[in-house]
Amino acid sequence: MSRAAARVPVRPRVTVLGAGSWGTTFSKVLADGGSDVTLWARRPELAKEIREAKRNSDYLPGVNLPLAITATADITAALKDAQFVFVSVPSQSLRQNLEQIREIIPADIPVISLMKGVEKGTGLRMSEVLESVLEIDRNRIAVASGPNLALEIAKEQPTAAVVSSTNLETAEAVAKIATNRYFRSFVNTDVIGTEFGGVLKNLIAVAIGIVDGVGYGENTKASIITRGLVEMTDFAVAYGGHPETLSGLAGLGDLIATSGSSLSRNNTAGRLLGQGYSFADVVKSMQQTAEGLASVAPVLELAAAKGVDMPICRQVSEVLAGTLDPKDIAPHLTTDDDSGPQGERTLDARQDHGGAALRRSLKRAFDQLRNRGRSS
Ligand SMILES: NC(=O)C1=CN([C@@H]2O[C@H](COP(=O)(O)OP(=O)(O)OC[C@H]3O[C@@H](n4cnc5c(N)ncnc54)[C@H](OP(=O)(O)O)[C@@H]3O)[C@@H](O)[C@H]2O)C=CC1
Ligand SMILES: O=C(CO)COP(=O)(O)O
Repeated sequence: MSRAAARVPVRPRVTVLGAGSWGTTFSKVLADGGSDVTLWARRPELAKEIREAKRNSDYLPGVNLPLAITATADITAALKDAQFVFVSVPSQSLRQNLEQIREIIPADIPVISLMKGVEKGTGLRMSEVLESVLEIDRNRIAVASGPNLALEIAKEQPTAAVVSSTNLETAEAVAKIATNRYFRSFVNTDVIGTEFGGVLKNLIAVAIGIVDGVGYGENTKASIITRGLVEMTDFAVAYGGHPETLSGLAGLGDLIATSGSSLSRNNTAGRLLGQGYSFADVVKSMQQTAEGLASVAPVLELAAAKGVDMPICRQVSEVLAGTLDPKDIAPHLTTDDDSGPQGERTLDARQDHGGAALRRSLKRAFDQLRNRGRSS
């Protein structure tokens, strides 16, 4: 993206697509940071409530929205004059939503994914779907991710996130408008690690929900969270992400928030499964989007393609399929006999350490220090 496009206007005009819990909360973050926000809701009655009552009682009961947010169900009007566009619809509906805006989205402005899923069938990350459907330069695209449970943020409880773009200038411009007194956006250029962190923590949070529902305690959960982080890191690194990103807000930070909170829809879905409800019943009872349920299959396909062992995600998918009794879930106990799709015997499956990726990054850091010592 050009330097001119990365400059942040004094009072930016921002459009947010998707008026669910996160799209609405993020609109508040942006408005409280000094932007004028137009929120697109697909239902006219919800747009009317947000516009006129400054409320979204379906998704954020009791929360007053800032005056700087308006809303419309007319997507063309929503996008008119936008200087930034944030997208927050369920991942599996992104492609179909983008088809209707590809001709009308203003040229040369940053487009930011707030979503945490991968597309079924293609295995694409959300930024990849944005790039391919909108046919825009990836330097215009950013993603935002972190420990961001919507309702806590809507109540202005302080937290942080990462805005990531292959172009640091884009990330910085977006982070600047996505920062206010209770929300701080950091930046990085590791889009792959940042996006996969958000996707994978959902699957680990489903696993934690399952063991919660079964009634297992803190040891089981701590083991799964710790081994889950290894699984997340090895997967992301196999696809080109940086291990450091997975130890940051978009990885460990979000894993802790999502695994520990009853506000999490993924965690809630897992808990219902652990209590014995079927996948179909859980889907029926969920009022909101639990991305992990849809992402588990594409994630396992991507893992198999790179030979990454993901015992936790595998057992989650078995519980979803009804082929594993939730009370038998103990992915951290799997032996190396069932350690991977190809039955690989890796040290990682048997030893407790930070995983292959983390070990490699420590070795790299150590080698750099040693080389520096030699040259001085
Ligand atoms: N909630 C959170 O705490 C966080 C969520 N996220 C991510 O944000 C994304 C959006 O989730 P979230 O806002 O929580 O979800 P919600 O379930 O709260 O809201 C979903 C929104 O998407 C709309 N929607 C549903 N289906 C479609 C469709 N086919 N086309 C267009 N719009 C549709 C809904 O409209 P309607 O009301 O008309 O059904 C609603 O506005 C997810 O990827 C999630 O992982 C990221 C960080 C935090
Ligand atoms: O992504 C989130 C917190 O960072 C929200 O998690 P859930 O989708 O599980 O509610």
